[in-house]
Amino acid sequence: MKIKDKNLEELKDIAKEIRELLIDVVSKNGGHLASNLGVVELTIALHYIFNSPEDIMLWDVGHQAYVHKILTGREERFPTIRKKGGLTPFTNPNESIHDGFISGHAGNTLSAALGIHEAKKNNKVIAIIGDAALANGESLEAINNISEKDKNLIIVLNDNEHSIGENVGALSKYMSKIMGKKSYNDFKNEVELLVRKVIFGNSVADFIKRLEHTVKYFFNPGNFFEELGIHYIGPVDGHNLKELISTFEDVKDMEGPVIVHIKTEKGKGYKFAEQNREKFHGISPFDIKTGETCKKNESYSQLFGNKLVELGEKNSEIIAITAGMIKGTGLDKFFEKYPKRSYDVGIAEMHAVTFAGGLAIKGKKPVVAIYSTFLQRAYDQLIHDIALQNLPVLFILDRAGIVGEDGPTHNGIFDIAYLQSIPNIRIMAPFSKEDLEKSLEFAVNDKSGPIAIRIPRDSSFCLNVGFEYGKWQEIKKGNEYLVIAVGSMLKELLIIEKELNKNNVYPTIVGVNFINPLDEKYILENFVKYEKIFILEEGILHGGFSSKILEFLNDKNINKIIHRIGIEGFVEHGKRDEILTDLGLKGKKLVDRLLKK
Ligand SMILES: Cc1ncc(C[n+]2csc(CCOP(=O)(O)OP(=O)(O)O)c2C)c(N)n1
Ligand SMILES: CC(=O)[C@@H](O)[C@H](O)COP(=O)(O)O
Ligand SMILES: [Mg+2]
Repeated sequence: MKIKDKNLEELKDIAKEIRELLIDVVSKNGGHLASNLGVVELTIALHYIFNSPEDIMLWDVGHQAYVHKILTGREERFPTIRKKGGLTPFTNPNESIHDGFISGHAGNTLSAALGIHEAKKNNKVIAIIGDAALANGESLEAINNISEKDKNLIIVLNDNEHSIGENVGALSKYMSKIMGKKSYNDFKNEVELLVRKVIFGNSVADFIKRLEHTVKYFFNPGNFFEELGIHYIGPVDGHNLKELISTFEDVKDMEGPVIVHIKTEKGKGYKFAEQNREKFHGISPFDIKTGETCKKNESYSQLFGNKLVELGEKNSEIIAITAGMIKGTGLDKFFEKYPKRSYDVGIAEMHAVTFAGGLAIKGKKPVVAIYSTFLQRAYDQLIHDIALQNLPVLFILDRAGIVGEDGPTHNGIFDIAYLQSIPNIRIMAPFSKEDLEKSLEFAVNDKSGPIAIRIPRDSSFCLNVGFEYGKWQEIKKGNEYLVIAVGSMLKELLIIEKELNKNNVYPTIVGVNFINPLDEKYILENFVKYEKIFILEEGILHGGFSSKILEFLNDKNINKIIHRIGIEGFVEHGKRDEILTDLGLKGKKLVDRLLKK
């Protein structure tokens, strides 16, 4: 879509058209709707004033960059967004020269913007960041650095007073306070009026006095940033194209780092998204007329949340912690029922982990529910603050494995590899609804050290077999083949079992919940009996579960070939089932892999 030669009325029409396109495509593909509806005018104004790609734009998280994609030559492909082989869900320089940097995880943009600016001093760098992502630790580290230098960097703060749900924290409260103050454009108008009065006869002294007062009032709102050496401009109405354009026109040639505070409404222009911003932050396909999505079976996240509510009743030491993902992790019911034992720390995974350490060292039982991919942010805290002191914190690693449409930034495929090398952390991967419930019962009452429980982005499946600490479960006794399935992979294996039988293969099937500690007894007693051994895991193979078994066999001098089926390299976006199938972890491809060897 071309916008440079348009007048204001035409730009307003384009905004309307883009909103319709966003609603239409997201209703079919699912995606991040509310944030995008909120930045339609903002993105148009940015592209109207600045010249991408010479002026380099970076979008924090990138979930709100759909409009940017539409305005930078990707309009035709926009209906493919989040689909396998289609446009990616966030920004990616491999997709377009208009995407300044990879995004997906909150808080990397300001650091990347500063780096890009240092490398390309003649280009303008514009970093667009949300109010919740601004409070992320990495963002604040970057601000600290940016403000020290005289950088010609433009930070656009898109303040909709929401994270996925309500925003939390002191910075958010501060921003809300200044948002109520007189707007940047009111200030401009006031100055204009004063100048006119001087011209038409008021005394210069009076003019200067009043100007000083106005300027003070104007700068006060953003005092925090001003004190840090970053010019503050705002607040600006993020849905008023005229105001936005005139503001960016002013900002374009300003010297030094500047933060432009834009006030937007998440979900703007679609009734259901305005009424329920959280639901429409990231939504599965929905009916445009009613705003309803189709009902799905209970997810593992919901199951975890429900079980924790029950366990919280019996054990008052349980404390729930999330880093900005109350609903996604299934903790909403616990938060509702036990508000005093619930903490949403914002997008602050590092803090969440060490905060839990503090609680645990004084006898509480913190349950920290974070998506597997986001826990990567807190690796040092896991080692230094938790494992080294062997603190009994329970980590719920949600979205462990393939997440689907959110793609490579969000797949939780590294956790087994990154956790199992850390001493003291036990890792579990429940394989069914019942197994997850029993795992939680065990883990919340365990006081001996940290435990991480992996749960997949999937609806739960029922299988009630035994549960014993450290023990793998033999689900079926067969002959010749031994197939060991970790967590989520057991369901996939049981689904295709009949196909194997049709080919005269009757494997012994083992469900692995306990990744660490290994069930050494089972390995030592059984591996030698089988001609073929397969291990299935929904995680990276290098350094993963099967690697650990190979090390164990090596150390015990057992010479066995193990066929390892898992993930290699980064995995692109698409439906979870499609991706698992492509990877040979599901369906016919899995059958083929098990029969081929
Ligand atoms: C490190 C990290 N933690 C959590 C998330 C999940 N997440 C994605 S968007 C979001 C809220 C972002 O809010 P804000 O920055 O204000 O942008 P808005 O959606 O309101 O435009 C969260 C918590 C993430 N992407 N990265
Ligand atoms: C952009 C982001 O990081 C989140 O909005 C994420 O997409 C949520 O994923 P789920 O939809 O799996 O909760
Ligand atoms: Mg926000």
